[in-house]
Amino acid sequence: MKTDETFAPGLKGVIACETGISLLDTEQEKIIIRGHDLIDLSQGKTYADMVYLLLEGALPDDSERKKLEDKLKAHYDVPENVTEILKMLPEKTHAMDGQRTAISVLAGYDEKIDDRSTSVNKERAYELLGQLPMITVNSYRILHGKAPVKPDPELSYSANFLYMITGEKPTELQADIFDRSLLLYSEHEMPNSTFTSRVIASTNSDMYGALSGAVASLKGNLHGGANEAVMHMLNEADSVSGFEQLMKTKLENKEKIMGFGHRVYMNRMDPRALVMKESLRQLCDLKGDHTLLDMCEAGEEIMKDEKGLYPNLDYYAAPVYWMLGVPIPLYTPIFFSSRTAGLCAHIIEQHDNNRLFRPRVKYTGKELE
Ligand SMILES: CC(=O)SCCNC(=O)CCNC(=O)[C@H](O)C(C)(C)COP(=O)(O)OP(=O)(O)OC[C@H]1O[C@@H](n2cnc3c(N)ncnc32)[C@H](O)[C@@H]1OP(=O)(O)O
Ligand SMILES: O=C([O-])CC(=O)C(=O)O
Repeated sequence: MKTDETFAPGLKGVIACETGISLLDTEQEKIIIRGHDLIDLSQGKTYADMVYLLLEGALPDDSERKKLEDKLKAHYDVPENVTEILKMLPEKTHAMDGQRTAISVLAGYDEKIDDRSTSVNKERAYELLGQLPMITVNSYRILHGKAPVKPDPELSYSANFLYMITGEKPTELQADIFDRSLLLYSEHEMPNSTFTSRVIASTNSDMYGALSGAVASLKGNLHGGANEAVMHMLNEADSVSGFEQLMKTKLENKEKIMGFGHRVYMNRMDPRALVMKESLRQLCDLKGDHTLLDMCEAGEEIMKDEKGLYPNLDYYAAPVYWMLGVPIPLYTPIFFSSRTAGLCAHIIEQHDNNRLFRPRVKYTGKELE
């Protein structure tokens, strides 16, 4: 029997599932999230609005948004044992692996672990989203020999997240830009991590397992790990001419340049990157130093001319996080924290309408002897 008629390397172009959550509509050039344009949402809505939209299916009114913020804050604390386990990890552990470990540990505290109903899954998602700032920031802090920090419930969810990261109360502009980055990162149709989480959920495995798999997927530099790699490149180059030279050398060596290219938007810039580029411009204006923006723009020109490739979100999120004072090892864990909203929506959808993922192969091994 031939099983290779539908083979597509990397599953390029393959429709993996039906979903009511999101679509990269390449004809209309829009990222549609439950009927809304993500870029429009980024101009007036908040990450909390996105969480509500993803998990409840519609945008919240003022009182629903307030209730959601209160619910997330009510879940800020994590069990003491999670912190103790993080303290036992080897010091070279990446914060992503700390985050993955902490999410795994939380499974053991869930008294309804075998319940996959929509209502319990949703409550679980809110609880995890509430816990993620503590998990994310404290994974990094503990692994870097720093004392764990506590959240400030007086601040909004995302302002508190940034406050826990930097130790300073953010200005309104800083908090808005960080919130926008979370909103932009929150959901993006069927990237590798979302596919991973749905594949795991499709065995009837639980949300913690599906999310742990997704953290591992997102860590790779072809996916979420690219935002950290971009910042390392910018720091290594340190100037516009240095960056141009670094990129040219990498291209001559046939290396991939992190932050460029995308499976879906190959011939144009990721629209989310444009929004982050404007945020970078605002932060540079405020500082009166446009070096990072100039470097990024020079890199954009080189990649367009030499490879016909354009920036993805990670390319501009990285310098924005740098300007906000975020330590580099937290860039990908922040992406994951934000994406947990979209991932949970996908895991719930998978559990609610499940069919086990079990594809076939194109066999290239020996024939039967
Ligand atoms: C928010 C996110 O997670 S966005 C993704 C973040 N990841 C990155 O920025 C990593 C860098 N980018 C890449 O590696 C790729 O563009 C991916 C992984 C995003 C998409 O991969 P694919 O769809 O499989 O495309 P693929 O890697 O086959 O690239 C197609 C061609 O463009 C080239 N190319 C793609 N991206 C890059 C890049 N960043 N630098 C240099 N060349 C590139 C490839 O070498 C390949 O060329 P070839 O046909 O001559 O061999
Ligand atoms: O869509 C993808 O393949 C990767 C991506 O941009 C994301 O997860 O935000």
